[in-house]
Amino acid sequence: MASETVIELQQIDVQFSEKGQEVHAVDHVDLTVSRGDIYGIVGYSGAGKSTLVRTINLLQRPTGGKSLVLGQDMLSLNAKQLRQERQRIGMIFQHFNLMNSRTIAENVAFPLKGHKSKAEIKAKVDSLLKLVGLDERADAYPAELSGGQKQRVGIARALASDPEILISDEATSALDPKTTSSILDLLKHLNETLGLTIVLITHEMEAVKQICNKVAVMDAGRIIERGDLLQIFAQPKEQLTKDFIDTTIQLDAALEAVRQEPAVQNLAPSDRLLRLTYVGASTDQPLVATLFKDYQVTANILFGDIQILQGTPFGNLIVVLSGTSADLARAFTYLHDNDVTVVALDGKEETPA
Ligand SMILES: Nc1ncnc2c1ncn2[C@@H]1O[C@H](COP(=O)(O)OP(=O)(O)OP(=O)(O)O)[C@@H](O)[C@H]1O
Repeated sequence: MASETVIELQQIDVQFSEKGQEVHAVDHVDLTVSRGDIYGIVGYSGAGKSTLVRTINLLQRPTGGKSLVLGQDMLSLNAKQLRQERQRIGMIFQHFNLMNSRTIAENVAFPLKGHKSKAEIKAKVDSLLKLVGLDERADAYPAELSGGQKQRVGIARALASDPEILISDEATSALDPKTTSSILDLLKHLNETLGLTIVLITHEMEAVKQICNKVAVMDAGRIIERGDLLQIFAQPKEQLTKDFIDTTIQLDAALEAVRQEPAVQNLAPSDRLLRLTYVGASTDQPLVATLFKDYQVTANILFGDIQILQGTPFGNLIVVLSGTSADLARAFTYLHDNDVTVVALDGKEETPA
């Protein structure tokens, strides 16, 4: 069944003019998000992520292009229609944006005012606070809550109007890793139970890895690479994408340690120091055993990291492969045929297949 498109940005362009300087914050970006996606947009600060997603609900009007959301051409709406349409698009922020002089329940109730009776509002707020695990704290004030709890309030408030889309703008950036992980789990739970489509902006690939099924990498106002999470992790093409993925593996630190090991310091001329990366099915195959059994190539594993992405293993190994050059060549073909990406770490010119 074809997936339903809920957001379609076409050739979105945003230029700012500040102190006589032109800033091209978003440069002709296309983006398609399907219902049920958790679509991660990752990039360094200033890449244009916030500006881009704010053109979805027109918090930022683009200087060019089209924003089609839930079947509406957002730029064609009048003010009243736009207010209504924005009810279908919730948003959460890095700094929570809560009203400090109001209780948690009052914060969550705020978007409902004027739309429902008092009793309906209370029932809705109770169920939202329960959904985010804060039913015990309805009468507390934001200052009494931890950062993670404040973000849960932000999420409950964003869900008050039963949106179909939630935009998360660096919502976990101010939180410690454990709290970040629990908020991401909550977003995933909402995606699964409510069918909520989520657009998640972050500078942390770790967050994308935890819950997204799609990812786009942004740099200097453009999307430089995009695709299914597994596909991007298995075969990133752009260096920036590779750098972001490596932050989730801490490969640099591993490589530095590995380079001190005797096995690496005393490499035989035909030995190869390599990084092997594989996703999914390849992991099930006893790679190392096959290399030895079928190709007489021994693999000395110096570092191994296997993570689970969307229920699928994603493995990275740093290995020394030893064998005759003919056997190594055949082994490289075998690895290539099994979708194992091989990258030379020994600086040898001859790059394996
Ligand atoms: N209202 C504005 N006026 C002028 N320039 C702006 C405005 N908003 C954003 N910019 C500029 O546009 C560029 C993209 O900013 P944007 O906030 O979208 O990036 P980002 O990837 O979301 O980064 P961050 O995580 O730091 O917000 C930056 O150079 C920024 O300084």
